[in-house]
Amino acid sequence: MSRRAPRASIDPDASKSWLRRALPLVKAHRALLITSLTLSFAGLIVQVQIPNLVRVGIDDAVVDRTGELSTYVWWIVGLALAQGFINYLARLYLLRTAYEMEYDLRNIVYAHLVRMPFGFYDRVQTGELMSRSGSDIRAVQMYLSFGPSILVQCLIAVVAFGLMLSINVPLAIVAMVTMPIIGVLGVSMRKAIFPVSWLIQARLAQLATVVDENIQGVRIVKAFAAEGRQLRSLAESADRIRWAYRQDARIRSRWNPLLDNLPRLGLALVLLVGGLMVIDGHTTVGTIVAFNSYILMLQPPFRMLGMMIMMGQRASASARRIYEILDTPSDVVDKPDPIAVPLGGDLAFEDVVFSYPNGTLALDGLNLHVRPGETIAVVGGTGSGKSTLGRLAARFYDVTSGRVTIDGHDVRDLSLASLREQVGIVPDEPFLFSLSIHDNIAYGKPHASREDVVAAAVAAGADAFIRNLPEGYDTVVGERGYTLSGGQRQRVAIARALLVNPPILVLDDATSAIDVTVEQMIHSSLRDKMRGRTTVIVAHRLSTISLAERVVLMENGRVIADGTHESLLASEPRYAEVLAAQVTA
Ligand SMILES: Nc1ncnc2c1ncn2[C@@H]1O[C@H](COP(=O)(O)OP(=O)(O)OP(=O)(O)O)[C@@H](O)[C@H]1O
Repeated sequence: MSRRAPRASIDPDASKSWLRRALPLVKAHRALLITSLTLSFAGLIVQVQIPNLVRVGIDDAVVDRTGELSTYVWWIVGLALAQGFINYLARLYLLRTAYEMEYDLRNIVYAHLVRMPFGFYDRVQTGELMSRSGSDIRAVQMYLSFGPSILVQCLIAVVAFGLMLSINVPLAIVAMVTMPIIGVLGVSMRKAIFPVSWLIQARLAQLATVVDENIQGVRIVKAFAAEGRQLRSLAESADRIRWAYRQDARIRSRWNPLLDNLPRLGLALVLLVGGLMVIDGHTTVGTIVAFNSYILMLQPPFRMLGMMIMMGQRASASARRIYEILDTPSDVVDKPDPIAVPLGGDLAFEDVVFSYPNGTLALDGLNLHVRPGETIAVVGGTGSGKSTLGRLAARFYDVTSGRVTIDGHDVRDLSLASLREQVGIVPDEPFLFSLSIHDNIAYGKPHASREDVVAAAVAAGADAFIRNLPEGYDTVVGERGYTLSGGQRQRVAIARALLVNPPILVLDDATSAIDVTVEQMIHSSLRDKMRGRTTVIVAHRLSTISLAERVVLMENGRVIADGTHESLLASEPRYAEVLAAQVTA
């Protein structure tokens, strides 16, 4: 099935109620929803006819012997079949509506998430995001699609009541007397349960976080032999859930017997009043049987009223959390008429001051000019701002003041897509997807041919090890590429950046896990493959630094010295200090 774009969006007006903001979503699927509601109403209309037919059947064919019993039986069988078929269709359409809405909502949230800048991801926790895009979306979808269906079922109570009134007014009132009580009790039970079920959800989410961390960090847990400690924290989380579940069970076992037995009270009342009326000749036996069926048929909708209120409360809380994401604007966006031109690779930082969203000052008056085709090494103590420099070149963040330019264009004037295509960044801990090596390398250029992928791998020094893998380029790497070594992952990441062939390449300690000879091979093939590429290498190793034509020394978010390795070594004592402190051979 082909992928479709979401049909609706959430109303951006934050002053509206959550339900009104979600209305476009419901409207976009109204045809499906109305079809399902109409079908379910039709099914219920057929359903309410059955007890009436039973009544007439008993009175005519069994008591008075004036009618043919089999005729009524066949009619009832026919109606039951028809109702079954209509209900099947109604359910089908209702579920389709639900999933279509969920699809749209998921896409809306996801589309917003991918547009969010890096600063947003620095702030939020991934576990929280996962929960929002999972259970919250589902809670909203459930209410929007199943809510109207429950309302229709309640509406049928009115129809059934009308039908009962047309048969026997006093008995209809007796039969309905317990229904409002069921409704009120159902609502009260849900109100009592709601805080507990909310607690259960929250504690399940906490448990999921503990489990997730244990699995993600399993290598560290094992390395520190901390399994026992982790198991204890898991048991504590599980214990808190057990407590909440026990409260839930206590409330349910208190309310459910009451709710289950009330209809029986209704049956007894109908038998008493109806029985007396039959004896007095005011009604028929068939009427008692029919009214019994009505009582049993009508109690689920009344019980569901409580469920609907609870679903509404949950959906409202979930919607608020989803809107919180959707209402967070992305500050790193394209200008109205962004420039998208091929870039030459002249990269300049002019008086750049930059603080991360949490307030950490990372660059403090950075001035640096990298000429097209030049290869520079950026060296400096930890936290001196080396990685930040690359992030600003690709506009992962916007500068606080000053400007970053490429070929004289402020990066904020360039289109983000074209900028990111032309500034390739390879981080030191690359992320690989659980796809084949081919697809990982071709991530930035999905339609690249195998030859191009292989050429990029060769340039990144990755071809030989890839060919030795069981299925070569088609080998699927495990989650995050953990089936590969650190150096192999780095080489795949370099190949991924090279395939896009960006005029500016930032290698952020990207060869730290690759051995020196392979690293030299990679750099010489990089030099051969594309002359004129501007390359910024954040380096900690002398071998890496020596590959650059020029070395830039950073301290406290500024360039404090600039020159060749030899000249800096001779003239800048702080360079020698940094090298001595952190640089390895
Ligand atoms: N995402 C972030 N959010 C907040 N502060 C950050 C973030 N990333 C880096 N910083 C801070 O910004 C400063 C510069 O960090 P940066 O990563 O650029 O340093 P670096 O020179 O690359 O360090 P290292 O050599 O240790 O990787 C540091 O003080 C760091 O703590």
